Amino acid sequence: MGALRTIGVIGGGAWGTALANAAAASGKAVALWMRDPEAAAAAELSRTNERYLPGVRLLDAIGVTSRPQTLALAETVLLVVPTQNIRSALAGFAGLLPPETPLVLCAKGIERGTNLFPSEIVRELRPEAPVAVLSGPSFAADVARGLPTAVALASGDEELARRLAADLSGPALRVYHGSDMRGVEIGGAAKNVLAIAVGIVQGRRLGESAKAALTARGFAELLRFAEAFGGRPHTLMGLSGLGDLVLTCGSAQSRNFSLGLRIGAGTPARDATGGKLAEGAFTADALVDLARSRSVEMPISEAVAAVLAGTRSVDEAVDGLMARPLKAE
Ligand SMILES: NC(=O)c1ccc[n+]([C@@H]2O[C@H](COP(=O)([O-])OP(=O)(O)OC[C@H]3O[C@@H](n4cnc5c(N)ncnc54)[C@H](O)[C@@H]3O)[C@@H](O)[C@H]2O)c1
Ligand SMILES: O=P(O)(O)OC[C@H](O)CO
Repeated sequence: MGALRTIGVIGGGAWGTALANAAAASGKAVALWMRDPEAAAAAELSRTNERYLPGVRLLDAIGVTSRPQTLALAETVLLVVPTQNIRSALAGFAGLLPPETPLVLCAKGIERGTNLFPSEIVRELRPEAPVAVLSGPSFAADVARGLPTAVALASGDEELARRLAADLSGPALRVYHGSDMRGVEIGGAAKNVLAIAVGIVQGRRLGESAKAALTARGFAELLRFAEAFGGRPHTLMGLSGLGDLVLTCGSAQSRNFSLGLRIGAGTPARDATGGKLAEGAFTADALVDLARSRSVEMPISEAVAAVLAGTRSVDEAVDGLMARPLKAE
């Protein structure tokens, strides 16, 4: 197969819109699908997505649509809806996407109830589709504006990963390829939970030293989890693991970190999202559940899950972490 001609994007939120702009900047024709016909028509006309990505102009090569059929001819489809909505979003495309169309999964999370990663959900729904995952340190607003960014793309089919990475790379987006899909998915899902923890520490004004300690110990639990669930340490040291952890734990631009900030400052967890998606809040329970199932110690993620559920106060969570037995590093 030669260079890609058309990219389809399922999901017109912040990340879908940003990736549509990045693909257009790399010379592709892009069909950006939004489920809401009015929002799609407004975006097509105004060339903006004011609700999810205000102030960013959609590049000319993007056509915005609410007709799923428009994506039937796309050579590659990026799936860019939150993890909890992957099933319902794909249901709208049943029978429309050819079985051989590669799907690039761009969500970072674990499905509640099933404890499945995005690639496992999609395997259930479209077992025949070639699948890759894309993740790494990348704020939608940065990517949409063409600021320099690097991400990882992995597929069990390494040749497919290599081709998609080349096709999706552009003037400001470098896409590194690999074959460790599970490692990339683990990094993206876990860093959101850990960023909530670091946000809480900042919101509680516990100091910069505590933030660094929590980020580093969070990375240690991420590595333990990856080892138990088939992710390669090398992957977790890269963009989709350490890279994204550092970005998300260090910036109020992150919705997960900001959720933690508000909780740390005293807002009850249920009121603290600010109306924005924070994938870590949905993933925390599933991550902890999976970790327990293989006896992986994840005290920071456990603490986040308990604070979100309201079963532990922030102070109890901090005290609990500080009182853990001392051990070798
Ligand atoms: N925003 C970022 O900077 C960023 C960067 C990298 C990865 N991500 C990941 O991308 C995923 C999506 O995040 P986002 O920032 O675009 O979220 P968002 O809240 O900005 O947008 C979510 C979009 O998904 C759509 N959607 C929800 N349920 C749907 C359904 N059932 N069918 C069709 N569409 C549906 C919504 O209408 C909305 O357009 C998340 O997993 C997030 O972690 C986001
Ligand atoms: O705003 P967040 O916390 O969802 O983070 C966005 C991206 O995942 C950062 O890489």
